[in-house]
Amino acid sequence: MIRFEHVSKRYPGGINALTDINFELVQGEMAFLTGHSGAGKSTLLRLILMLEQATRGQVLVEGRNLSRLSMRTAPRIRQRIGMIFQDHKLLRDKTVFDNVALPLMIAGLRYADIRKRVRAALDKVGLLQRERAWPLALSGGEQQRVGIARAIVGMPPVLLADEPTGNLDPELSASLFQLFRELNSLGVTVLIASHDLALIRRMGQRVLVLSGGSLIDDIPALEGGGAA
Ligand SMILES: Nc1ncnc2c1ncn2[C@@H]1O[C@H](COP(=O)(O)OP(=O)(O)OP(=O)(O)O)[C@@H](O)[C@H]1O
Repeated sequence: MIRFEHVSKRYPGGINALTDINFELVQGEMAFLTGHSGAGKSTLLRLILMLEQATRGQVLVEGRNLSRLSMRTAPRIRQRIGMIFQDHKLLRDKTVFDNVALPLMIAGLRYADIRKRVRAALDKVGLLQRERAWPLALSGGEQQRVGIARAIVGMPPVLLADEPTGNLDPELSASLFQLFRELNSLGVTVLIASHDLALIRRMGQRVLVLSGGSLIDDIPALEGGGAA
């Protein structure tokens, strides 16, 4: 589903953000990506989204070799990937419903379909009652869940998250991770960058560990999953 083969990324200016990364995430797998600040987590996710291109090696998503695709193909690749950011990037002048509906509106779906899908996504994150609310009227955890609803509304087979629990308290973080696990159990391939080591350990999932741009460990999931 996602495969890195000898991938290196050097930014202009000479910074080697990633060096010879190799791993594969099969369809329906869930994993965490961890490492200290600057280890290369965001860069790795950005390569999958075609927001950056590998300097060396190959990134494959659903069997497609991204280095062989032109950047014009990027929007089509991104339609297959839900992305959750730490700061959730909600539009303040749009309601919760409209924020979640945005990717479907861009994709040109009919309003009746949009309505059905947006309500299903909001239901999944427990926010159906808040569809008419404005983002600023929501708590940080609720805003983050709106961001997740927006990422899953197009039913992408892959979900990526970059420090999704950055500003949340431990309880909310745990419930968010639980939600990722639920989505994963529905068949979605999930990769979450996080440095919340305590929580990651409790989840009992596979953990990829980056240090200074190298993949220094690949810890397999515990049998039967963790507690969380
Ligand atoms: N656009 C860029 N141009 C130049 N260097 C960059 C760029 N983006 C990231 N870097 C550098 O690449 C390295 C890896 O950064 P990256 O953001 O991928 O790490 P990270 O593990 O996500 O860090 P954090 O946890 O702080 O977000 C760092 O040294 C960073 O300064």
